[in-house]
Amino acid sequence: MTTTELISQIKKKKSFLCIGLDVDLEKIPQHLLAKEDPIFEFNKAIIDATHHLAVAYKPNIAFYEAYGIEGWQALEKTISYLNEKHPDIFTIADAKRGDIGNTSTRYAKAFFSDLNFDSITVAPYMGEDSVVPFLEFENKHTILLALTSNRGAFDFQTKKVDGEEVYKKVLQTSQTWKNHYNLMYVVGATKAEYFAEIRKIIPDSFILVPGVGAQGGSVAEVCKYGLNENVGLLINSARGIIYASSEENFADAAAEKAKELQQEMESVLEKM
Ligand SMILES: O=C(O)c1cc(=O)[nH]c(=O)n1[C@@H]1O[C@H](COP(=O)(O)O)[C@@H](O)[C@H]1O
Repeated sequence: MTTTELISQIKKKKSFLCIGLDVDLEKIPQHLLAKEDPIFEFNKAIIDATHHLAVAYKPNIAFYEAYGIEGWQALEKTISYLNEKHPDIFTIADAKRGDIGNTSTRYAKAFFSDLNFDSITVAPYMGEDSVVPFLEFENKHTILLALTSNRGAFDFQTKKVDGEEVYKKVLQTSQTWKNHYNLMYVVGATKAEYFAEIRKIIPDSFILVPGVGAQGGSVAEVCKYGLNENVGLLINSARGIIYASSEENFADAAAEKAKELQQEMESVLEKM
């Protein structure tokens, strides 16, 4: 998907909501466990109930790998369902990959060519040659971890090297790489006070913002300095939406939570 298509979907739906499909069999409604593929049934119900409110879905791959071959099959079915039924929706493989170039090319093939995700999260730690293989895919997006939502972000990302924070170096240096226009970045919603600085370095890039809902981040705080003229944000919530209820009405309850966030986003967009 092109960035222009993503932006036009945001404008049409008046939403920049990304829903995290982080499926935990201990948290989903127990009646689904009797189905042949409970993970996919759960995802399908959530997607059917929320696709008009969200512009992106982000399955975190760990939640599928944890269930072995059955988890991987459920992931394949979920991405195929999204691509067939909702080709206008942006898909993110939250895999946080990145390895020597020869290996990164394999990761890129797996998530972009085979599974046909629009984007993947990638860790910048191994540097340029570990990221460039992902950037070679036209109309696919590499979402580089910049400043993450967790406490551990302060262990390395905010530390200074040659007088500058590491997360700033990640933003600046990655903008010099080949096909850098295929880059987006991750900045946690819990780090809202950093957005003004971040936007000085990457005014035009899209930023994926996890950490709203269960981790306590706020849409209003993120939007204050995070928005750009093309909106430029995808705000993600997983547990806060998908586990709104563990009863039979779980999909409607998820849609209600998604609607609350979408409406908050709509009122932000109206003021732009
Ligand atoms: O790359 C991510 O999506 C990510 C980066 C980050 O800094 N923090 C973060 O929470 N995430 C992911 O975003 C999701 C957040 O889920 P909830 O806290 O349940 O909304 C999980 O899949 C996390 O792995």
